[in-house]
Amino acid sequence: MLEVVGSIPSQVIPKTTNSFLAWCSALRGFWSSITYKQMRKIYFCGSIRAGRQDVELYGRIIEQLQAYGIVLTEHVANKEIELSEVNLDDKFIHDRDIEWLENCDAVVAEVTQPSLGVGYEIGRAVAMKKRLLCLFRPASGKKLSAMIGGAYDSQSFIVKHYAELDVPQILQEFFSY
Ligand SMILES: O=c1[nH]c(=O)n([C@H]2C[C@H](O)[C@@H](COP(=O)(O)O)O2)cc1CO
Repeated sequence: MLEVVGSIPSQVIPKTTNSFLAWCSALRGFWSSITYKQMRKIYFCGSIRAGRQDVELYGRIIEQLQAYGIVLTEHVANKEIELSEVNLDDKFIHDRDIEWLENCDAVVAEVTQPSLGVGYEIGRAVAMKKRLLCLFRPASGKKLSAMIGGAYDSQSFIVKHYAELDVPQILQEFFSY
């Protein structure tokens, strides 16, 4: 038989309930931020057939991007890409990449080494109304195409002239939406 010993002080119930609810809500917020981060799909673009001199840099950028979501195009940083994509025909590569592009939440392109494929991906991404970040290193001595530099709109098409040290800050700003 249960015996009620005294009554629970009234101020304890709401306080405990409130802190429990606050805790639940914080947990829900934390969980949704984690699941959103895990679910965010990022399409990274970098030169392949147009020249692989920046492949190690692509790898370091992709590593940082993985803190913000799933990178669909990790293979762009694969130094053995010729081996991994060699059995795929161009039609397969094109259709697979366009499908990834359609499904992604954001596009990050390293545009220092000019590449037809990267330019094409950027154009398609704009038509799909994707958020884009284009990264260009002026220290390369190259000149960025006006079709990329001139597409900057401060909202969905961001162009950053950067040095590698700036990447963490640039990514943090780009993904803080
Ligand atoms: O084998 C490939 N796999 C592949 O995913 N791509 C895509 C991803 C890159 O961001 C972009 C590189 O284009 P390009 O090869 O023209 O430099 O095209 C391009 C190629 C080869 O053109």
